[in-house]
Amino acid sequence: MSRISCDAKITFFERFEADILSGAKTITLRDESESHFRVGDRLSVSTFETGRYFCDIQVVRVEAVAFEALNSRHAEQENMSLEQLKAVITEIYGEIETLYLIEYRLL
Ligand SMILES: CC(=O)Nc1ccn([C@@H]2O[C@H](CO)[C@@H](O)[C@H]2O)c(=O)n1
Repeated sequence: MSRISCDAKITFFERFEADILSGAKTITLRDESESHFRVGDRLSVSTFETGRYFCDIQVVRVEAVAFEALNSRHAEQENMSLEQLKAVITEIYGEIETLYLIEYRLL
């Protein structure tokens, strides 16, 4: 647990926990319902499946990105290939035009 309290919470699918904790995954791409995070926000992170807390992160960048504009740099920051990343997003959100990139650092 961080010594400084968090502003809010965010969840991730359990299968990404190891990549987040190792620093291999440094961004997440969300839909409009999760576009409200602001640079500097400290977020308590737990699993979507069971709500188990696993770390705190701090938001370092938030920006809109079109699905069509996703590139290999985004994929690298997700620790995936671009094909995998697009498939994951489509699996989670269906057809989506605008995503919100949230870059974070581990606290
Ligand atoms: C659990 C929950 O509420 N929602 C989401 C939504 C997205 N993601 C991850 O963000 C990236 C692009 O969408 C990929 O790595 C996704 O798996 C996630 O882990 N959890």
